[in-house]
Amino acid sequence: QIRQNYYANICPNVEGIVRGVVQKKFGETFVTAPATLRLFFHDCFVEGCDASVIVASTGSNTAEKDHPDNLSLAGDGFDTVIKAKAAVDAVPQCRNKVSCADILAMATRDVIALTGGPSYAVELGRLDGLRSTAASVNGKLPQPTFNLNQLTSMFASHGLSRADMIALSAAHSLGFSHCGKFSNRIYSFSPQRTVDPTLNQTYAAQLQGMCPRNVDPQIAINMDPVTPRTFDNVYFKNLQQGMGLFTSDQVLYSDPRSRPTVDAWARSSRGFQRAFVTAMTKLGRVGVKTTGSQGNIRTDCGVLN
Ligand code: HEM
Ligand SMILES: [Ca+2]
Repeated sequence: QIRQNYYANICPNVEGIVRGVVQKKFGETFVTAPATLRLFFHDCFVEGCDASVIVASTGSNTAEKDHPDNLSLAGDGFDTVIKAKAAVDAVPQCRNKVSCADILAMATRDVIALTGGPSYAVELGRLDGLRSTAASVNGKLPQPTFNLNQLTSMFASHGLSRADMIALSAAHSLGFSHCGKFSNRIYSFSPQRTVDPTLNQTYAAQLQGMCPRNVDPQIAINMDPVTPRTFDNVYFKNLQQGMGLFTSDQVLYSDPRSRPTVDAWARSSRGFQRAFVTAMTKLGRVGVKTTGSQGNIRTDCGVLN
């Protein structure tokens, strides 16, 4: 079981050290924020929050990060963890005492605060996982085409409620998506209609402008067209306007079972923030390893000990 202030006697200033690194990196590049937040999510949903996603492939093992669903994880998230680990390990008392999984959890908390989201006390005491395979990612991450039942059941498999899932989806208030992730909604929705009818038609035309057919697959656009650099409840206001980028975003408003929650959080930023902190805390507990046989503290976050 993980808890707040876990490192109080082991490495008392660990949270300050991590925050310093994250702040500096965020000052250099904004992508630090969405990249780190998404990395944490993809870590926790595969083998639990154990930094398995950070491990690099070797000659004999294709790691999680090289699974197709992880190839679009931005490098700045990995870099944030590697740099924070180096800063922590530069303090003799802390050297090899703080797990990569905990560093990622702290850095995630910090990027949320830096972009205007709520700050919260983060639970710590995770160990780093002992394996990382691309095969273990199969079927574990949500797809942008998912409907409400698919989303709800995947999050439920990790003990997260539908409300938690809706709150966490607001992470799409920050960051970028490649055009291919939603092109079906603007060009080939169904044999009868090219454009998804739940999509705001003005927004659909803008998306077609930014993502023409046969666009360079490298092109990425803001997921929140209104406040792309602020972690806020505008995500839910956008859904009310038909401006959710993925099917999995817009369905939260289209489906009558989740719409009341979207409406409530579009109205109340405080209500959303409270729910988000609850959900992030639950996400951070998913599949955690805390006893020696389950994991260890990696000396290099990208390499299994
Ligand atoms: C609910 C189901 C979810 C689906 C289907 C989904 C899917 C996606 C997809 C397809 C992208 C675009 C990737 C790209 O083209 O580069 C993306 C980006 C992102 N996702 Fe999610 N996601 C979900 C939930 C979450 C959650 C729970 C979080 C975090 C708590 C999250 C955080 C992010 C962030 C921050 C980005 C932007 C990354 C960047 O700019 O580098 N997502 N997501
Ligand atoms: Ca993991």
